[in-house]
Amino acid sequence: MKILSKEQVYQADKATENAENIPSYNLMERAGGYAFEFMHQRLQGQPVPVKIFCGIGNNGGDGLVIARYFVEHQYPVDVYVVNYSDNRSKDFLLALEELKKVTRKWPQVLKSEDDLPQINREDLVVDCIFGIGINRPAPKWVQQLFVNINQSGAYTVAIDVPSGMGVDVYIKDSEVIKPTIVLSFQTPKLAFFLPQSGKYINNWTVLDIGLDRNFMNSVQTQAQLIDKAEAQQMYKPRTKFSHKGTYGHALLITGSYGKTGAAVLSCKGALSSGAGLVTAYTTQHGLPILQSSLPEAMVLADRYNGKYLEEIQFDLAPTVIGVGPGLGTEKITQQALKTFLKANKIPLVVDADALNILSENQEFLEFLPKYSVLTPHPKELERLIGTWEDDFEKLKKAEAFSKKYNCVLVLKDAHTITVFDGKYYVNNTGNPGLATGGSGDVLTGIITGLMAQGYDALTAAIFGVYLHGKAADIAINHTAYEGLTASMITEFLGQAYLDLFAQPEQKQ
Ligand SMILES: NC(=O)C1=CN([C@@H]2O[C@H](COP(=O)(O)OP(=O)(O)OC[C@H]3O[C@@H](n4cnc5c(N)ncnc54)[C@H](OP(=O)(O)O)[C@@H]3O)[C@@H](O)[C@H]2O)[C@H](O)CC1
Ligand SMILES: [K+]
Repeated sequence: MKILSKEQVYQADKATENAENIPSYNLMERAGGYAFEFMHQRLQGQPVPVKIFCGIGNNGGDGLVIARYFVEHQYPVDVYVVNYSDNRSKDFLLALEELKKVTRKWPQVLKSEDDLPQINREDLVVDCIFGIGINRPAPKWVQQLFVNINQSGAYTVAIDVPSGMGVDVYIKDSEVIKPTIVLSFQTPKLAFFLPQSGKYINNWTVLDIGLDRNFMNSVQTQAQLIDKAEAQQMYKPRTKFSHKGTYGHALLITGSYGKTGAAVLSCKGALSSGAGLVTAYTTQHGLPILQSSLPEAMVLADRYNGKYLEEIQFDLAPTVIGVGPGLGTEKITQQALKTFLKANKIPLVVDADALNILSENQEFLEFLPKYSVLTPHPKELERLIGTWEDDFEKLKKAEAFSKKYNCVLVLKDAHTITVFDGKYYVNNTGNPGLATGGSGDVLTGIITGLMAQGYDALTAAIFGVYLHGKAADIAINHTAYEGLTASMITEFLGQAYLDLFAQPEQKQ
């Protein structure tokens, strides 16, 4: 699903107004109408006390349209205008006129902290204070209202965006409404998926308000959300007359004394993703461990008997190499990695300690083959690209890095974002159970295994991240987040593939 930027949403509005030859107010009517319908379907006329907080822009205007519908359907409703500015938008004023036609109970205008009403747990709060137009911290008294709403425990529906949240910029040191659900018009917003702002999002859904199809189909967005529909398109079905050679050979350079588990997990990831052959390249210590824990894998070891890899040299031609999990960052391994990288021409997936070594020796980055996949978690990313002011700057820096080194950058997080060629692919599977040791090693194995099967680097990264998260989501039907282990991700990976084409259960 496309994730439109703020500017693109405004462009979509204009395109719709032109294509349908309608005034902008009609779109506000539509948006407000759909939002009301969503709530009305669930409330079914129950006399829940509704409190609608409206700003003075178009988000506030949506709130006034919603208010009118609530009044017309005889819900007990209080409407407040949060007067953070006297610059009321044209469509806000039209919506106010329409509201006044159906009720004598005009909205109460709030101008300071003293005006803020009591909010009760039993209320339904509708947040229409700020939408995508917010560009600086709200005035302090308005932020106090956000706090009051959050502390009330009331079921809170944010219209389009939780108030206080910037959609394309991070608004620093500002309170944000933490709604029960966000009804986001036409497109989810990038901020929902970034850790600094995503922490305010419990649940969101997109309401299709019928923006112009031609515009929506042709608009090129920088970000897109990767869900089942997108993942299905990536899947390459197996053919009948295929054999293990058809699905490639994944080599995983991994492990050191005490961290052979990382080698096992990454190989398991590659095996369960469907790679034809999987070989581990590890230390002499690791060899018997790998052999006994993974009969499906082949194992090579370096010539030395050290705790860490001292040499990376092998006499085979794998399709793809995954390197990094459990390697350690010893000087001797750094040297071995440098020699290997200088000579290597085979596509790479680089993770964990291999990333740390690259961060310490940035000149090694020049040796990476084109379209290498790098899979840093936030700390590894920081070592690689330096610190950032906020999540949007992080994305910009990651984008510049990926362009400079022509690599696919997989930014692991609650919503992992794959960055390549100026585009952001935002993953929408996974759960907090994945925050456990070894889950990254499995991901490295999966992406390597997919590349072995002929998926290009970008697709392998996006699809691998999707499957990894989906396997964890399926596993969660059998255990709590706490009970999820990295091995379980590999065990449920087959089901993640099955789920791609599973039909939703028919209701009787
Ligand atoms: N296609 C759609 O999705 C549609 C969405 N609609 C709704 O419209 C809003 C966007 O409305 P907009 O009027 O552009 O913006 P807001 O309502 O979010 O904000 C209003 C103005 O507030 C000013 N502003 C911003 N930050 C602050 C602040 N901290 N303090 C005070 N004032 C602030 C800003 O104006 P300035 O000139 O002062 O910068 C904003 O313009 C969208 O979210 C949807 O809810 C349409 O109804 C239909 C189509
Ligand atoms: K809002």
